[in-house]
Amino acid sequence: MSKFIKEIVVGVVLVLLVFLAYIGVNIIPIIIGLAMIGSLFAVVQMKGGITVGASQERKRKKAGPAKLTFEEIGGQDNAKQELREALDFMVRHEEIQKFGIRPLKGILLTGPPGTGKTLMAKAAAHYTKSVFVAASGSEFVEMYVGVGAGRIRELFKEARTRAAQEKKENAIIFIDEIDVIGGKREGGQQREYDQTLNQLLTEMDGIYNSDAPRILVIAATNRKEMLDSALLRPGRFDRHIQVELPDKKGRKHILELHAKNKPLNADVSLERLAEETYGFSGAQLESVMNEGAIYAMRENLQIIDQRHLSMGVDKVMLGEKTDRESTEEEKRRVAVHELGHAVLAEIVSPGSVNQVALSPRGQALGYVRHNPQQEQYLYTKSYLEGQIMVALAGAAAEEIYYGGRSTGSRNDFEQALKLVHTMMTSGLTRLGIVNMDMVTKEVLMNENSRILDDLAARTKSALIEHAAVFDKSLEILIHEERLSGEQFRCQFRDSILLPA
Ligand SMILES: Nc1ncnc2c1ncn2[C@@H]1O[C@H](COP(=O)(O)OP(=O)(O)OP(=O)(O)O)[C@@H](O)[C@H]1O
Ligand SMILES: [Zn+2]
Repeated sequence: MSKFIKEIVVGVVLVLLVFLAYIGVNIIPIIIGLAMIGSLFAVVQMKGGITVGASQERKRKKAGPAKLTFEEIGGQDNAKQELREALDFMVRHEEIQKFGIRPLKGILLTGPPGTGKTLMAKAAAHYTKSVFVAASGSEFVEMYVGVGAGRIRELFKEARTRAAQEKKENAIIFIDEIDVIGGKREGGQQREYDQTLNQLLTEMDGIYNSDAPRILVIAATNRKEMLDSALLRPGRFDRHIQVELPDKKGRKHILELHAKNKPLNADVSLERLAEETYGFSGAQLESVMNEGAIYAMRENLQIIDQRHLSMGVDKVMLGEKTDRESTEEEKRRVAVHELGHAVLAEIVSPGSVNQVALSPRGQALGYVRHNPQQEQYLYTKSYLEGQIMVALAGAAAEEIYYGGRSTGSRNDFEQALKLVHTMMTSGLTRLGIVNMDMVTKEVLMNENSRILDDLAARTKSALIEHAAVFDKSLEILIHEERLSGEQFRCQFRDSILLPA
């Protein structure tokens, strides 16, 4: 219940009681009754409190002891470097004071989930010899008014007492998912969290009013644009560090770290595994190693092979294999959809398809695996257009063969829209170099649909042009449930030799 409604209810009840007493009604039994109802509410609230407590407990466990060094974090070289530099402000506090530099109070780590933001905060605590206190914004959800603010006060208190107990000069408070309490204040539900956010700002403003310990707040979010500007002002979270998805070198490093305690076959190549896991986060890479080990154990082996790790990649990418057999009709449709992607991929970048498979796993009933590509940091317009066409090709093939689409293309469309967005923000569309804030939604929407309509049409004609390859591959795929890149390219070569 919101605070406002509570206050109204209490007010109305009080007025009613006074009125009843005034007209001579005995209000004592009513008061006793109300007190009983009140205590019942309190019990229910306590229960809420207990669950919140339990989730805090869980988070704490996840946070674990703060004995983690920067060396135990894979990749992230830039982020680690920037963080260390920022932390030097805490370590070299005497010099900082001499120069009259404002001490650092808050660091904001931003980046996708599972990229190691929590690990960074823990390593920061180790680096600065700080006590480490952690909380997550999600703990503050569903909290009753005032409880969130109290929890913030508690966090700072805990940091101070623990620093005193452990005789440490520094303390780091880590708040994950800060966007939950620090979201933009635009009325509505957000108001509920106001007190929590205000309390955090007050505590941060007062950090240097008391002597010891020096407190640094590290917050993490994957939605920086959602944060209230009050949080980002100088003297608050004014140092921002971007934690990115790891590149190939970073992925290899992370895989190596998580392979340390695992019996890997000597011929396992983590280099190759790093190539296969483009776009994976650190957390996903950890899962790949773990799942690979589970597959090896299931086969009663003593050692983990490359094959197990590849299965781990599939599992993390697509979810667990299900036993549910798909119907013939479903299978055909999925085959058509996936072949659409594969044919287009082979057209826009020959040699890129590694395998097409039908596999009743999780949500995706089939998939196309691509050969590792040279990782690119700069994209050309035609490359992006090609990728959009590959994404659209699943639905396009369904349209050609069935006259309509299924629900299986949602991710594909999201992917296509993301790529169009990249084109727009990079000035690769007809709009030229645009300030996205200055252009009206309508103009953007129009350009968006123009690009997508155009590329969808090109995708369809490319598929129709390669109908012979498509049909032959489709029969093999449905029969074998699998089509290797080599088999697939054979169809392409044949179609050139024997034009239909
Ligand atoms: N760079 C990395 N090096 C080694 N392990 C990593 C790395 N990134 C993530 N991991 C693994 O993933 C797990 C989750 O990472 P962590 O909790 O730090 O991510 P996060 O960015 O805080 O995620 P979230 O935003 O979901 O809280 C870690 O415990 C670790 O096993
Ligand atoms: Zn698809």
